[in-house]
Amino acid sequence: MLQIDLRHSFPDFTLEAAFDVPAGITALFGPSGSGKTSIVRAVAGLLQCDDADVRLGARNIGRLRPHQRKIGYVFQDARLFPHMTVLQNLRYGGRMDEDQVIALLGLDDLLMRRPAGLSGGEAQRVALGRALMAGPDVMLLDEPLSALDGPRKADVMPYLEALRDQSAIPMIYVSHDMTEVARLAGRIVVLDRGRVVVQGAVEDVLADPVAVPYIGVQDAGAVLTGRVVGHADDGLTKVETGIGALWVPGVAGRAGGPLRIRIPAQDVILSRSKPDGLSALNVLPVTIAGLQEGRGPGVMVALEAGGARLLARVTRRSALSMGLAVGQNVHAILKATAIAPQDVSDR
Ligand SMILES: Nc1ncnc2c1ncn2[C@@H]1O[C@H](COP(=O)(O)OP(=O)(O)OP(=O)(O)O)[C@@H](O)[C@H]1O
Repeated sequence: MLQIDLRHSFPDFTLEAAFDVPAGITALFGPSGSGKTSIVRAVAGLLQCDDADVRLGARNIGRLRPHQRKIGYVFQDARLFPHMTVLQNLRYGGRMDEDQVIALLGLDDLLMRRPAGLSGGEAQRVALGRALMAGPDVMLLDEPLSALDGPRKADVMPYLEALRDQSAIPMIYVSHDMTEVARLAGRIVVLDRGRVVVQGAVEDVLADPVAVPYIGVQDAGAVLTGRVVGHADDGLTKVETGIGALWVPGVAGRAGGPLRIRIPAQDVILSRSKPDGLSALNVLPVTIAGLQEGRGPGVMVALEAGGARLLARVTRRSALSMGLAVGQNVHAILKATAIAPQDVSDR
């Protein structure tokens, strides 16, 4: 467990942030200039804070020099040495678990190549491998996918999921992209103007209407976890989640296996009565657990069933005309085709 407590004043900005990073991925999320990179640099020892308490177990590493901290740092760009092969780049990082790192990141076929011949996604996998070869106690991933286009991101994502699932070290993952956060992170720390405004398990924070103003209405949406029931011949997959059975598009996951699905709040429609003759396949009976008005015309509605939560974004006008209130039973409606493939993960 990494425990972070930082205070630092720049001329026009004050950072004051405390949060814990257990084993697994903790996302740092927040608008531009909220202090994400400053935190990562402080943990790495590249920013000397006015006050830094960075505990790794019983050790306070907050005053150590960067190279004494055993931290792996991966940036937006891979920063590989161009004159070295992939294998030489990896070995520059260290010699820890070479075969394991190569297998984990699928680097076998790339070892004799030079960085100039790699795709952006391959280069980032090598950068991750190089950081891991040093046997770090902590990994800092500062927007490692943000320079990649959609298909390249999708290529690298399974390797990050494998790293998360097979490694027991705490990892801080900076991202602006809620799809990445929902797929990869177990915990999320939301920053605003240098302070932590919300933190907790991803499932809890993303389903909490109070967090929406900080996350942004476009990015708001709950994460559901479930088990694959089976795949239908027409290309749909049935998933049993706490909130009910859902149909999702594509042949996602394996029967009996886990599935994690992000459901953007703006894709969920509400109905007071059970709709009839509707094309949408997913109609879930739920109870309204909370209502949160935004600054604009929208209302965020927290929905609950079977211990799981969903968020729906409706207009204030609809909320008023439907008489929506906490405790009311309604139906949440979700088109199967509204669930984007990148929002579904089988881990
Ligand atoms: N060396 C510095 N000197 C003065 N101000 C700084 C310095 N480094 C960062 N800041 C200020 O601290 C604030 C937070 O910057 P930081 O880069 O940590 O934010 P961020 O959340 O990572 O932003 P982005 O998402 O755009 O990368 C900004 O207002 C920035 O101007």
